[in-house]
Amino acid sequence: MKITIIGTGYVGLVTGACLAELGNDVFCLDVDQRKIDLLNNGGIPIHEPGLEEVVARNRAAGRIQFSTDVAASVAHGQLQFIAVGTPPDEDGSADLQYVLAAARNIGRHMDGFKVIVDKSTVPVGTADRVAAALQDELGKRGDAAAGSEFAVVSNPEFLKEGAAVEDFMRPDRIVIGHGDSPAGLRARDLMKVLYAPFNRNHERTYWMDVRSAEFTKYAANAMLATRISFMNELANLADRVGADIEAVRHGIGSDPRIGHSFLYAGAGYGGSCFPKDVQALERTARQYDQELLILRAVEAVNDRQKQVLGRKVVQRFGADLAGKRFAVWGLAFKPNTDDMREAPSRVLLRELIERGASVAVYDPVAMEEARRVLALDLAPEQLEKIDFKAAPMDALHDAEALVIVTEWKAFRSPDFDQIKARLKNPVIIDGRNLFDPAQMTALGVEYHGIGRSVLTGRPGQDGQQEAQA
Ligand SMILES: NC(=O)C1=CN([C@@H]2O[C@H](COP(=O)(O)OP(=O)(O)OC[C@H]3O[C@@H](n4cnc5c(N)ncnc54)[C@H](O)[C@@H]3O)[C@@H](O)[C@H]2O)C=CC1
Ligand SMILES: O=C(O)[C@H]1O[C@H](OP(=O)(O)OP(=O)(O)OC[C@H]2O[C@@H](n3ccc(=O)[nH]c3=O)[C@H](O)[C@@H]2O)[C@H](O)[C@@H](O)[C@@H]1O
Repeated sequence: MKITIIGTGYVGLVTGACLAELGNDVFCLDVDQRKIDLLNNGGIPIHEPGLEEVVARNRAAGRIQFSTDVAASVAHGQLQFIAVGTPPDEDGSADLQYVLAAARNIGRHMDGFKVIVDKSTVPVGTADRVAAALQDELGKRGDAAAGSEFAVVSNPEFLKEGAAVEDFMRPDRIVIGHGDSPAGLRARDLMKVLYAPFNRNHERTYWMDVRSAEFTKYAANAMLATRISFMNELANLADRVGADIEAVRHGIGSDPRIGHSFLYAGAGYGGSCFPKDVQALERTARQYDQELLILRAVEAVNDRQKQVLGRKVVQRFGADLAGKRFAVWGLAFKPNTDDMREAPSRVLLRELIERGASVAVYDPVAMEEARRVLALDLAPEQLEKIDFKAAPMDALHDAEALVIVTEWKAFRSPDFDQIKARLKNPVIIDGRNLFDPAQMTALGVEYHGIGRSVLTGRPGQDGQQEAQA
């Protein structure tokens, strides 16, 4: 099938590359000329395992092209995927300007039946706004194409960064919302053909109305964020009451009604989606005079949890960190990505530096992106306090403690003797519970995890209450 993808970011590029891999003829459009030039020169703008190979293979086979030519992009695909960003507006609602701009471009240039596929995460009701914007542009045209038919379907994306290609190629489910007008049913049939290679009998495709599909995406992210904040809140209590949150996680996860996934306590959730989508759903509810109390708490708990590592540093080393140096491993919001959006590391670094400390940092792939975003977060003299190191062990010299923010695989089995030898004190503050506290104690490491202080003989010493006192 001939497919156009509007917006060649994480979702657009992965969608385009994976659909090309299945034999489709894909046209990827973006407004960012640098991104398109990079892709046309064989580069990849994001770090995503496996993506480079898929893009290269399909470019060589002539199944994927990259361009900023809007008219050509509209002419190319009968299916027009909208995969542009939907960042939070000032009030937390999803900013739809890019989505609606894409819709207007289609209306300006289309000639014949088109299916507009909303893949961006958009609030309930957006498909109607996309249709209205497109219709408005069609209405301004004096040519024969002004009467062209179209349908808008909702096909939200559930991929995770760091596993995006795998998630796209082997989806748990495909959600498609469509209308029941003749154009809507025609669109449904085209989507059926498109997704057949992923599940021949459509056993994993959930067909529904458009609004339910739009809602499903927010409901999924809100549920996952809720699980994380719930576990983080319990982890802080576990520290106080002398229980081990990891044992609790296994204990509850074995109940199939709860399940093991997404129950890891940590340094708070980050990334481009959970924070903005939780906010946007709350905002939608407010527009309908409803308050989503649970989600408000999920957000508040997460904001507080992002400060947990800073609190643990302060508990151990005092509020005044002037002249002290700390090592930080992991900057990206999660492993296998260079994405720094809403990363907990940004909150930690700001706190350490504002308290007078200097920091040596290391991340396997996010260093360049970290330099870029930290230059926006911090004043130039604050940025100077951050030393970007080429290897994890290089960050440890003269540091009071090692703080781990992201659970990269490369951090899971480090040489603890080397860590101890390089650090000023053998202290590890672990925001992702990578290590066994008993083993750390046996190795002579003073270990602070999340919700596990009972195992290091320091129950009650890591909770938020004491830090606030
Ligand atoms: N990043 C992720 O893991 C996931 C993101 N989503 C959703 O997908 C959407 C896209 O997210 P990302 O891919 O992360 O965003 P992104 O910021 O990486 O990419 C968006 C791209 O759209 C381009 N763009 C903006 N306006 C345009 C226009 N009028 N025409 C053509 N291109 C235009 C931008 O230049 C940018 O390259 C968002 O709604 C997000 O919530 C959904 C699932 C996963
Ligand atoms: O809508 C989106 O953009 C995507 O958002 C998330 O994907 P992503 O943000 O890439 O990453 P996750 O693996 O979900 O992790 C998000 C954050 O939660 C944290 N997390 C995750 C799991 C857990 O148990 N505990 C925990 O703290 C991670 O460290 C990370 O900061 C969802 O998992 C995807 O299904 C969804 O498509």
